[in-house]
Amino acid sequence: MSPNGARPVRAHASVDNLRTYLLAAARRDPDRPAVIQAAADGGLETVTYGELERRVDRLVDALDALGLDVGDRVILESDTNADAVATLLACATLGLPFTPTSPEVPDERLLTIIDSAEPALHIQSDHGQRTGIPETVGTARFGPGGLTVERAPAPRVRRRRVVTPIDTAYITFTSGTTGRPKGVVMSHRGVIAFLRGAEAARLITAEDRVANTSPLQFDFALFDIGLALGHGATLVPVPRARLNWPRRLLSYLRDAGVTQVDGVPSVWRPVLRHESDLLAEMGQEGVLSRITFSGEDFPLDELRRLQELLPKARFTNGYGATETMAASITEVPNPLPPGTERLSIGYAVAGAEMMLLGSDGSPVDEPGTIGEIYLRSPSLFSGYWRDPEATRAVVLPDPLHPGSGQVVFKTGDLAHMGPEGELYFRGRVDSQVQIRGNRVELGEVERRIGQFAGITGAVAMVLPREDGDPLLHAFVTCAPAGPAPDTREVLAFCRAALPAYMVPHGLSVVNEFPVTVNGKVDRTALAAHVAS
Ligand SMILES: Nc1ncnc2c1ncn2[C@@H]1O[C@H](COS(=O)(=O)NC(=O)C[C@H](N)c2ccccc2)[C@@H](O)[C@H]1O
Repeated sequence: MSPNGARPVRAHASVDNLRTYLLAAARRDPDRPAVIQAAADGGLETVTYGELERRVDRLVDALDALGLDVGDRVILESDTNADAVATLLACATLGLPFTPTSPEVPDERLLTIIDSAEPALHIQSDHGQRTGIPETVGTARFGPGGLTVERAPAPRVRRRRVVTPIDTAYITFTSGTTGRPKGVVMSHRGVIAFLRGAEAARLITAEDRVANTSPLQFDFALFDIGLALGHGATLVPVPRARLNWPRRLLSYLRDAGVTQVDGVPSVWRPVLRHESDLLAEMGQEGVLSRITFSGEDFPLDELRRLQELLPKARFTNGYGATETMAASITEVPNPLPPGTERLSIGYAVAGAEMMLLGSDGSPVDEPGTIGEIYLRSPSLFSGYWRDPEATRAVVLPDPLHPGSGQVVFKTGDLAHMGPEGELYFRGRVDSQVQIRGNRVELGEVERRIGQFAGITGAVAMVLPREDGDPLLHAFVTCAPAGPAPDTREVLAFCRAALPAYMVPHGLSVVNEFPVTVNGKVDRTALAAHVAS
């Protein structure tokens, strides 16, 4: 026990720790709502900051009794809700890195993650369905009643007692472009540095109710939890099932008094397609005051339609990679000025800096010239879990002062600079395609196709071919009413405005774009669509 005999001090209040930062509001005003969520009876329930902290400390006692050491990993499998948040905060209190995952993640992917992370414990909610957790891993469940241990983790020596800011808060496994997922190791200091930087963007106040629509393993969800709780505001987790039922989604947002909705662009597609009137009605009520999106470009025609329905709302474009939690938070004008070709990703959040480097490694200062974004950031990840080689490939000596020991993050994203130095996203380095020796920007092809009457969305891709040039193919979604567009007319429409090498070879109409578990357009699934 610590000198004064109280609970062993794991993370001193003066140092950065996810629990200390996210429960600060419990000190100030424990009766404020921390989470408003769907209740078992179909209604809504509120968990105050005081109640949340009580649940956290009960979980801390139960986890502490298992004898785990600082640094021992915990897989936390759950939808986002108050008990999941309490569990991740309990892990943070004890210095147990949590790997968030969600019930939709397929078994074999979870086993790959377990194989890599070698966790001490897998925790799911009382009603979690996951089975088949390897014997080497302890298993437990959490719920309003606290923690139930099913299989105790293997005993171990506890060498650490104090959790430091550079200890790992979480390891989130990204679906790396190559098959093997990479574990992004984020320290308490890194996460909190980004959340503090985001505070300067003044996205929310303590009165806001922030709807989270991302699954727990996507750090957009962790950002929402951090943003809401860090400001003493209220987190409103949206049940996954409601995301596919636009009317139920909107009624949930309205009943919970949500003022800000955070989500990837695809979250809005079903609403725009089927419930635009109801959304317009809510737009007039003026409660929905901000839409924050991230993850990929928001197709401009969809964004414009959303803005027409929500004329009073502010729109925010959050850009960045899990390896630095994110990089920039940029206000999007509502309405978008006519003729806007691309959304700005602005400037890095307070405390960070984005710069462009040419392929020869020299800084790009010329507005309009494309370069790769390199990021200086205090929220840089600690590295890829047990993968120093992959880490070295993206954490590089500061190109301007290599001898300083400072490092920058190589994002793999391209951008050009506007007149005031603000950046505009221009795609991924590895998604640059060459057709007959010409660089093709897929976004440009998609934008042109999206302007064709009746087409509501377009995704352009290069389909590999054994022999000869890769083929540029476009997938489109169409307005529910009205005839499917004639392929020849669409391609002629492209030919009228694009160089020949940027005109798709073929066009496929799909009902909707397939998305990954994180809600981004799943281009692999689309390509398979054509192969089938
Ligand atoms: N606003 C964008 N426009 C356009 N391309 C984008 C954008 N946000 C990401 N991306 C792309 O997605 C990549 C990062 O993917 S990721 O590691 O899964 N992370 C995310 O998508 C979310 C990100 N960590 C985040 C979390 C919380 C707030 C803001 C951003 C970036 O390198 C970009 O290529």
